[in-house]
Amino acid sequence: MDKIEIAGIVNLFDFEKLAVSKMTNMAYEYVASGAADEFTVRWNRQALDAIKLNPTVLVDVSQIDTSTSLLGLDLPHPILIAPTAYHKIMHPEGELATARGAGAAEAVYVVSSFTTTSLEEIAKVATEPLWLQLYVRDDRSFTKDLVQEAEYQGCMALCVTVDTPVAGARNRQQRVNFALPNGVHTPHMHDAFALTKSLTWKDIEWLKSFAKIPVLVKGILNPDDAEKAVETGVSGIVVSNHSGRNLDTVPATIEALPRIAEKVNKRIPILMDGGIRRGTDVLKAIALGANAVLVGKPICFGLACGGAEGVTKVLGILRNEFELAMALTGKATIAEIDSSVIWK
Ligand SMILES: Cc1cc2nc3c(=O)[nH]c(=O)nc-3n(C[C@H](O)[C@H](O)[C@H](O)COP(=O)(O)O)c2cc1C
Ligand SMILES: O=C(O)C(=O)c1ccccc1
Repeated sequence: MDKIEIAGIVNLFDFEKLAVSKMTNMAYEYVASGAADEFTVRWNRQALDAIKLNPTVLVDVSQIDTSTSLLGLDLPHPILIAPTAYHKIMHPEGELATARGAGAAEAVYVVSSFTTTSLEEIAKVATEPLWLQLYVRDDRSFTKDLVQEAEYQGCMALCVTVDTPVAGARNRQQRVNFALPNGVHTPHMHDAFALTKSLTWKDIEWLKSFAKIPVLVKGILNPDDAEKAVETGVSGIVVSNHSGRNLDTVPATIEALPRIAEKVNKRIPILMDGGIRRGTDVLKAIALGANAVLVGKPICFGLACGGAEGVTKVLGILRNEFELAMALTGKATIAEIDSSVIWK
């Protein structure tokens, strides 16, 4: 039954439609919802849709090359799996299925601190690089231990999430009384409410002082913060509004991206997430200054619809659409994608 339904899926939006019937209402509401009135959730998509493309014709696109390098990694394509919590509420195989799906799709998987499977188990099945998304806790020694465990398990980078000193006003989660079902645990976090509210740039320096792997900060929207990130010596930033789950009415990430890219001026890599659903969205993000993008919700829905196979299919469709978008705009390599591809 699953297989037949998955086979009928042709784009990332289809996954959400199918996932509604596959997930518990509580899990669906957790994944699909944003904060407050969900303006930012909608703006992420609307802003991408509103950007028009400016194709160049009569370019040899017989060889499309989506490969890129990022923080010392050679990636066959610039699409990463964004960190999302609690995969066992979406599919019984949880993060193991996500890691297997990422492996088959040749994608970096950024594991959430709120993984419901241990890093050790995930690392055993992963065949592509894992990064760890880090939520810093009040207990800094707990955080240090987690970083060292991530390094021990072979994680290749840390994404420190900096846009969540508190979670947003998540009304839809409140309405369903969101809670983890019995038997689902977060082995590296224990308590969702022990996140620290006192995180500052000093803590980023502290993390950098002992981390043996690159440290990125995730959740930058303000160009001045991007400048501070560069000054602090982080290895990269993730332009993100947490998919509109924290502060509602912040701008779409694709709107914030060009100013941040201008400020950063290629000194460090820029990743971006928020509403990436089409190959043309990947192209637009790269054209406006991103080195790579991440996808969050579609991975959750793919996981819910078809486990590892669903995750692979989400990434495969997006990668294929990106190749089509490159060919149809006359860009054969990532390096050629610049703002000339945007209709002004
Ligand atoms: C269900 C869900 C759980 C998430 N959990 C985390 C998390 O644990 N840590 C984190 O840094 N970001 C988390 N995020 C944010 C994502 O990493 C990412 O920024 C966002 O989902 C990307 O936008 P998209 O879902 O529109 O692709 C979560 C997002 C969703 C949808
Ligand atoms: O749901 C989220 O977006 C998220 O980042 C989070 C925050 C606290 C606990 C688990 C996930």
